[in-house]
Amino acid sequence: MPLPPGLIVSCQAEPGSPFAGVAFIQAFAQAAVVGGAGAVRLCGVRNVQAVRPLVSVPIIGLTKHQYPDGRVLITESRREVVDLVTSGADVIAVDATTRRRPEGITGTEFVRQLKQEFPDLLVMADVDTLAAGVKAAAAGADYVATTLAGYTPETEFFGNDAPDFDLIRQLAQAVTVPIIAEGRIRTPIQARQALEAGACGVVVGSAITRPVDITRWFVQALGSKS
Ligand SMILES: CC(=O)N[C@H](C=O)[C@@H](O)[C@H](O)[C@H](O)COP(=O)(O)O
Repeated sequence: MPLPPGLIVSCQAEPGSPFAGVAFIQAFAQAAVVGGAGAVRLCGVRNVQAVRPLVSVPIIGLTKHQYPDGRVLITESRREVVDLVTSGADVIAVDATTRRRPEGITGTEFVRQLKQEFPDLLVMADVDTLAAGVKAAAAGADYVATTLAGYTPETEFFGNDAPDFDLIRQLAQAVTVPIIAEGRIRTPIQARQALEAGACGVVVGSAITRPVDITRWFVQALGSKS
């Protein structure tokens, strides 16, 4: 099931969050659909399995691990891809940066291998830079998402809380596959601006499904200590 244009809600909870439980992820996903989201993005096989019977919209599935430097690695292995698909994910999100994964290949190469082995699999390439996005599209990615802009050694910026509109714009001009804007989109106006910059879909996560983060934003804005 391909992704429709428009809003995609990422329903994820970090370990230790009061919302880190399958029942909460199910509720967030159902709420997203009731609210009109066209797809949901879920982390972990258990969550995909639990949400699949409850929603008819496409599910983007992923897993999360850490690189040795502590940064996030989205969907590490072929085995995980197969498990996510078997659990009911329609699209698989993978780290498609040019970093070498623990097993030695780059994210670009991982995309290429997946598309060679599973030509019908819909792959969302989570990238950090224009170069990575162009390579991912050439490797066969079905969607290119700006998910990792700001979260890799090349792009890490401290204190910048804005979406990377420049990257959205550049990718939309450089590749023909749909661009998904993702990362730090906090308001409906920013979501609209992402579409105007050339995105076909917009993933919103924390602003909808991470109450702890949302609370912190308000606390910080008020100048109080959290
Ligand atoms: C960098 C990384 O690990 N991103 C993850 C990818 O699945 C999620 O933690 C984000 O919530 C998601 O990308 C949506 O972004 P935001 O929560 O900013 O709307």
